[in-house]
Amino acid sequence: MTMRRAIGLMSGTSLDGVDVALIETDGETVRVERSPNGYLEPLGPTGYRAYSDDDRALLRQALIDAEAVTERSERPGCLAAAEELVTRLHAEAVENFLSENGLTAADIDVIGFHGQTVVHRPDQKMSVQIGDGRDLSRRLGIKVVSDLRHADIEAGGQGAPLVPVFHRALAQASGFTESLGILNIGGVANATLIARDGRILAFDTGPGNALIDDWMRERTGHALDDNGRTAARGRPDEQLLAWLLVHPFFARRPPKSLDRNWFSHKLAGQLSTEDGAATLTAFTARAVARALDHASDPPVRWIVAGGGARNGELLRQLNYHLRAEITTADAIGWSSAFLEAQAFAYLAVRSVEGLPITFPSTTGVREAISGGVLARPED
Ligand SMILES: Nc1ncnc2c1ncn2[C@@H]1O[C@H](COP(=O)(O)OP(=O)(O)OP(=O)(O)O)[C@@H](O)[C@H]1O
Ligand SMILES: CC(=O)N[C@H]1[C@@H]2OC[C@@H](O2)[C@@H](O)[C@@H]1O[C@H](C)C(=O)O
Repeated sequence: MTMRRAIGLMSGTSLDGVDVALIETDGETVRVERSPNGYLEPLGPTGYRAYSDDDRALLRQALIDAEAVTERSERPGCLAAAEELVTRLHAEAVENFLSENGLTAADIDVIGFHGQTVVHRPDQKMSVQIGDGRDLSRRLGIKVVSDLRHADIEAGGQGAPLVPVFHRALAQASGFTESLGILNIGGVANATLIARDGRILAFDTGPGNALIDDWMRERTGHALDDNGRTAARGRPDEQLLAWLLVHPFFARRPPKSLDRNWFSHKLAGQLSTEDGAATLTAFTARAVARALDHASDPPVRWIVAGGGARNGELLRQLNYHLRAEITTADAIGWSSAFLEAQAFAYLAVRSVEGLPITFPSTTGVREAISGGVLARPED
């Protein structure tokens, strides 16, 4: 199969900005290069377009207004305006990325466009990512694959997580042979478990950084708990933690996925800022540890990616609870920050090639299926 140059675009549940990454892939293998520390990493530049406070405020409102959505094409309240913003900012992000890297539209075969999740209710067969793939394709003059969760949801899957097939490709390219866990800690956290026989099991483990961010914003006005410093000064409320962890989500057998809004930082209610941060950080770590309940071949090594990999206190707790070697993605030459954007580039090429992107063991879909909607500039 032909190697293609693909750009992936991700705007995650943390609402921080648009991640951009270029990779070369034929939809099976990913072109990699050897990093200075000896590991193999995907080849290709990355870029980022941060949201302004006003952008973020509109997106936050969109999450609230989206609660009224009963049919996936509906755009109540500010959703239409938010969708226009998402498309425009992604177009700007790609334009800047191309010019920063001396590339033109003609250099890119396809873009994988995740959009912004505003509704995720797999039980109601609904997952909505705002962002108009056709408009993005016209603006940029590049083919765009969007709506990558819909086919899976329609076929009875969870519609998430989508990145495991990319995790597996990277693990293979990097030559890992032992049982491996790949943990992405974004707003929500998701894990891909790769057994020694190559079988994968993937699911959302629970909250990632979202509750910690919301807590910090409310208590201190800061967007995040930098390196987990506030949490490190507090003491987790064990009683509250025990109560949080009896939520049926954690006992449910995977595959399973979580909506950002299923848990709230308000659960930490009356605690001090430090103890609340410590409790919510411990909640994320112990929810991840529950993943081991479902592992047939428990990972001997975990690779941690996503913004949570920059939270030292969270990593310390994961180290304690997972009882395995914990490495950040950056430490092995993968990109903690851009792994998801790279994954959407990979998924776009798989979609164009008609290759499956979701599997019974990653989303619970009955059989492996492809997905995504292709838009061409001339459409
Ligand atoms: N220095 C840091 N210290 C602590 N936490 C950090 C730091 N840097 C980033 N984070 C956390 O990482 C988050 C961003 O992570 P990331 O970009 O992986 O999320 P996302 O892609 O939006 O989410 P998702 O994977 O759920 O779609 C921030 O909101 C913050 O909570
Ligand atoms: C519905 C939705 O957008 N889910 C996100 C979210 O953020 C992390 C986790 O929850 C994961 O399931 C998913 O994103 C990644 C990219 C995925 O689908 O693999």
